Amino acid sequence: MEVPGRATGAEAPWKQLSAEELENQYCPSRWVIRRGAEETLKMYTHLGDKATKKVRATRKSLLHVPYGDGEGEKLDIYFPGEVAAEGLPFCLFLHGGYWQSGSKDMSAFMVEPLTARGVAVVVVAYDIAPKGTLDQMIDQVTRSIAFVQRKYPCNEGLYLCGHSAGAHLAAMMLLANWTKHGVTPNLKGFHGTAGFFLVSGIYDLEPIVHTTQNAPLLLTPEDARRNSPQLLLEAALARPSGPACRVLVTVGQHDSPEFHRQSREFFQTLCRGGWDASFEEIPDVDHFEIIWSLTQQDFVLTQMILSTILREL
Ligand SMILES: N[C@@H](CC(=O)c1ccccc1NC=O)C(=O)O
Repeated sequence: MEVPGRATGAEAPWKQLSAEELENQYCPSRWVIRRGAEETLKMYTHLGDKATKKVRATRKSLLHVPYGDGEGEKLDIYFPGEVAAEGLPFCLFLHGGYWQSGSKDMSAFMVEPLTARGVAVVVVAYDIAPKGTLDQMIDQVTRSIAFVQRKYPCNEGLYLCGHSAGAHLAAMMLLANWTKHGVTPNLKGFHGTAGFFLVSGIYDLEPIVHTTQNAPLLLTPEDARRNSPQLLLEAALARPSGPACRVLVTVGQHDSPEFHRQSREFFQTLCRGGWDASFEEIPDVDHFEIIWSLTQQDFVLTQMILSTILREL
């Protein structure tokens, strides 16, 4: 199938935007529709806190489990039943916040509906900026996945879900070199049982370098290129790819046009690379509602995630 995309070498569309418009496009809270920007950000924190407190009180969990020696290298594991069983599908969640805000302690959004259907959920912490650099965050996420695979070798598949900056970190895992970690996570779908859920993500970091979001990140254009899954996947197209697993790329209807463009282009590049990718624009939600609605069993994205995981068992 011929997948349309931008011709290689054509100028990236964001380069035609004014500094002010670029800032606007990459500030998700400016695109919310049902409430003000500040109220939305407050509500996001509040709902994340509330969901996390609730599942910590009601679900069997292992909290603050170290996956490395660093102070920030911890993860929380939530189980469907009474015991810390291991023959389960595990969904790892990477929170957003432009690599400079958010934490695992306010990000257990999807835990209740997934554990209710027999899926274990792991919420991963990583060192946000300015403490961590992007390269360190990517290394931490890689090690957290290797850790879960090692701890639960009989898992029924590892699924990776990330939101916004977390979707970027998740997408980088499509390109991870697992051999140096001494373990192959069940992400590659040995049994056809694994996949990626990328929610309102950023896949080309170069535009970020030119916005105020870069102040704590201090990304150079070279850092941005080295850590952009969009560019890395385009470069990998020339090489034979390994076994491809499923990747669901989603964006909220009310995400900014640049977020839409990034998701669509990443999806197209995945298709060209032979990945089993699909693209869904989730109706009637903004950048924040798309993730806090995952607390609801009947939300369309919760249903897509559950049906992907459960259908393949
Ligand atoms: N300062 C940003 C916040 C933001 O981008 C954000 C906040 C929470 C979760 C994800 C976010 N975006 C990407 O990682 C804004 O005002 O939209």
